[in-house]
Order: sequence, then structure tokens, then C-alpha cells
Amino acid sequence: MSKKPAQSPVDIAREAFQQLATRRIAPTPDAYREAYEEIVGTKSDLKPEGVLSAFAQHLTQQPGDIGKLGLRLTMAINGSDWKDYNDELDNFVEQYFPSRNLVPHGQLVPIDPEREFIRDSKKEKMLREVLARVLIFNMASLLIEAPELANESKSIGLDLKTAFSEQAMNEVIGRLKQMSFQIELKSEDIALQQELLMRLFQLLLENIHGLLEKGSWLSSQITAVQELINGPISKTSLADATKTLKEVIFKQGLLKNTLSEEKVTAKNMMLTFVDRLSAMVSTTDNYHKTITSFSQQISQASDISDLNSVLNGIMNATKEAQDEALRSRDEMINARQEMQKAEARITALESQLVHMGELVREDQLTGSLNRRGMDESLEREIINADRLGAPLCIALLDLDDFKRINDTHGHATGDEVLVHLVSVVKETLRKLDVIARFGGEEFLVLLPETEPAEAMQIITRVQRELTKRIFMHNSQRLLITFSGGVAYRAPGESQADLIKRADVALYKAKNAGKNRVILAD
Ligand SMILES: Nc1nc2c(ncn2[C@@H]2O[C@H](COP(=O)(O)OP(=O)(O)OP(=O)(O)O)[C@@H](O)[C@H]2O)c(=O)[nH]1
Repeated sequence: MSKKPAQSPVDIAREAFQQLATRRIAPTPDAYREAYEEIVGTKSDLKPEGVLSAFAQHLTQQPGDIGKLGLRLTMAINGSDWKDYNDELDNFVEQYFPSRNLVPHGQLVPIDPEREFIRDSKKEKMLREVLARVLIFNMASLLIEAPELANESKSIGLDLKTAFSEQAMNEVIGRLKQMSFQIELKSEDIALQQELLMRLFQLLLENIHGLLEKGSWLSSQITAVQELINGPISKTSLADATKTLKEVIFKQGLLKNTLSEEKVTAKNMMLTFVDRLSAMVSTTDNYHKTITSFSQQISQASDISDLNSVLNGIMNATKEAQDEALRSRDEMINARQEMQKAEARITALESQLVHMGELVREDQLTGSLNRRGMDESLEREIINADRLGAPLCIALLDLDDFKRINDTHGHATGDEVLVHLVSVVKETLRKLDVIARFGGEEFLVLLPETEPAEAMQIITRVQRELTKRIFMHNSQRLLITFSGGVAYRAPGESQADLIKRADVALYKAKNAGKNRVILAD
């Protein structure tokens, strides 16, 4: 509709009345307004229903709750259900612009500087509460080592709850930034402190290690702790290190107690020895005195009968001294034997401890990990794989026709073959790989951070190496081969399920003619 040239309001009013009269329309206020708007050019063809319908349609194009609201409004219009339309709009307004802060119409609005900036919506309120809770409880307890920061975190959290003005909110944000900066500095400090502590611990272990005899049980335990803390430090490796150290301390205590018991025995024996020695000395002394007195008696003797009685006295005294000397000699021999027995007991105890230490994780025959060591290592690798999202493979290896080797060449040769296999595997595998004796002639290889294709290549390489490094027995070449089942761990797969799949693959390799490796489904 085109606008007419500008007219005065009085002219327009007059023309509006004329038009009503011409069209024979009653001059009601509505009719008059319509005519007036028509002349001025502000009259629109838009109907309220059309506007509301277009509004509802427009909302349906929006994602989420708004789009759904649009659909409900459109349905209300289509059913001419204006009450429904009204209710939907009311709900919408209440949800997004809650009325609790609104002032009823006609009332003066008191100016509240605390409320002028933020009118909490539900979500905003929730966010504010969560953030305050994080600052007051979680952050504060994380910052327990830095009490001044913990207090600041609590105080910011409390202030955030009531920071409704722009100024108050800006203050909170400023303090939060400052705190975040200080936490950053503190974390660097803590990381540095931890690193220094770890280095100190390593130095300490190295020193202890240097003091120990090579191959002693304590030395192997200390090596285990060193290995654990040399790798990437994690909760598990620290827990393992603590466990091993506790074991060391326990065994050390055990040895110390036994040694002190043995020391008491040895001390008692030495005391007996000293007693006997002094008894012997005093007997010898008495003997000398007696002999001296006898020599005086001899020089003063006047006849043969006097000499006879002196001679008897001398013989008795000599016999007494001899008996005492024999008694002391016997007792000293006994004491020496007891000491030797005590020494033997200590040596036996020490070797028992060596044995115990090795039993903890290692297979005695082959030097590979034993079942317990394997369980621990596999569990650790599974945790690492889950944490880092890294691939993990395992391989079950089983010597082919091992029974025949045993039967033909003897059990001892069979043992040598097992040792040979483990040494070839250890030399061929990468540093991070681990071999464990799964049982009998079966071994489990852990291949961390390894994709299945690479795992297959590694185990095939071990096979080639084993055929190259010929096993000799009585100048005779024995061909040693194994079959293998490789399994790639599926996310979240348990240790038992993983091994089971590797075992099924191994079974297939045996059935397919042995000396081959099969990848599990
Ligand atoms: N020398 C020796 N033999 C062992 C040891 N542990 C298990 N064995 C023997 O390993 C042999 C395994 O025999 P089987 O299970 O029949 O396997 P196999 O002869 O290798 O046959 P396939 O696996 O089918 O190739 C048995 O004779 C066991 O006595 C061990 O520590 N030393």
C-alpha cells in the first residue's frame, strides 16, 4: 500500500469521516481507526492469527525445545485452541524469563543495584551453584597442600553465590584469574618437588644396591623397585613399588630377628668357652702351685716313704689337671660345632630367602616371569592400555613335540630346551616386551603398544631366530619349533578372555600342522 502525500491530522480525520459516510459504515471507533489508518497508509493486512501462526512456524525451524514449542503452537492454531496457545507461551516465558523478579503492573520498580546486572535463569543459577560448590569443596580439598589458595578458593566460591551486580561479578572473575595463575605456579613447584623426591629415592636405592652383595635376595628386590620407578610413574607402578618395598622390609626384619637369635647363641657359646678357658687356667695355676709345694716337700723329705706319699700327691694333681684339660677340650670342640651349626642355619635361611625372593615373580628354571609375575605384568599392561588407549597384544607359544624331545633325549635336555627357547625369545623381543612361563612348555609373551600385524611379525621373527640358533645336544642338532596364538586385546576385554582367545588360536596353529602362528579372531 502506497503512502499518500502528507496531510494534517485534522484533514485526515475529516476525510476518514467522509469515507465512512460514503461507504455507509457506522462510525464506530474501530471503523473510524481503520479508515484513518487506510488514509495515512499505516493499515496493514496482517491478522493476529496470521502473525501468531507465522511466529509458530518460524519457531519450528529452530533446534531443540524451541522447535518443539513451535510445533505445539502450530497445532494449537490449527485447532483454534487459543487457550492452549496462551498456556504454551506462558510456560515458555516462565521457563526462560522467570517472573519471580518481575514487579506487578502499575507498581514502581525499586532500583536495586544488586539485581540490575543478572536476572538468574534456571541454567545460570545451576551453573553458579555448581561452580561455587567446586570452588568451596573440590578445589579447596585439592589444594590442601596450599592452605592460602584453598582458603581463597572457598572465599571466591562463597562470594560467587551473591555476586549479582556487574561489579561484584567482575571482582569474582578477577580473583578467579589470579587464583588460576597461582595454582599454575604451585603445580610447577609440586611437579618439581616430586621429581626431586623421586631422584632422591633413586639415589638412595642405588646406594643401598651398591652396598649389597650381587645376587642377594635383597638386591633383586631393590632392582625390582628400581625398574618400577624408572618407568612412567603411575598410581599402579607406585603401588607396586610400595608392595615390593614392604616385602623387602618384612623379609629384612625376618632375617634380622633370626640373625640376632643366632648371635645370642654364639655369644653364649663364647662365654662358655671363656669360662672353660679360665677354669683351665686356674687348674693349671693350682697345679703349678701344688707342684711347687711338692718340690719343697721333696727337698725336705728324709726317707723314701715321704717321697712315696709326695709322688702319689703329684700323680693325683697331674691327673686332675689332665682331666680338667680334657673336659675343657671337649667343651671347646662342642662349642665350635654349635657355632658351625649356627652358621649353617644362617646360610640356609639366607638361601631360603633368596629362593623366596625369586619365587615371588620368576620361574626358577628359565628365568622368565612365573605365573604370578605374568598375572601382575599383564594386569599392569591392561591398565596402561586402557589409560593410554594403546593397543596390546599377547602371544601364547607352545613348543612342538616337546614330549618326544623329553622321551628321546631325557628330561634334563628338555629343561635345557626350555631355557634355550626363553633366551632366544628374550634376545629377539623388544625391551618393553615380556615373556612369562604359562605352564609346562607353554609361554606367554606380552607385547604392549603393539598392533596385531606387528605382533605377528615379532612372533614370526622369534620363530625364524629359533630355527637359526640351533640347539645342540651330544653334538647332535635338534630342531626346536613352536606354535603360536596371537590375540589383540579388545577394549575392556578381561585378562582371562584375552588369554582364552590366544589359546584358541594356538590350538588352531597346532591343528594346522604346528610351527606356525595364527592371529585370534
Ligand atoms: N623337561 C621338561 N619337560 C616338561 C616340563 N614341563 C612339562 N614338560 C613336559 O612337556 C611335555 C608336553 O607334552 P604334550 O602336552 O603332549 O605336548 P607336545 O609333546 O609338545 O605336543 P604338541 O604340543 O602337540 O606339539 C610333557 O611330556 C611334560 O612332561 C619341564 O619343566 N621340563
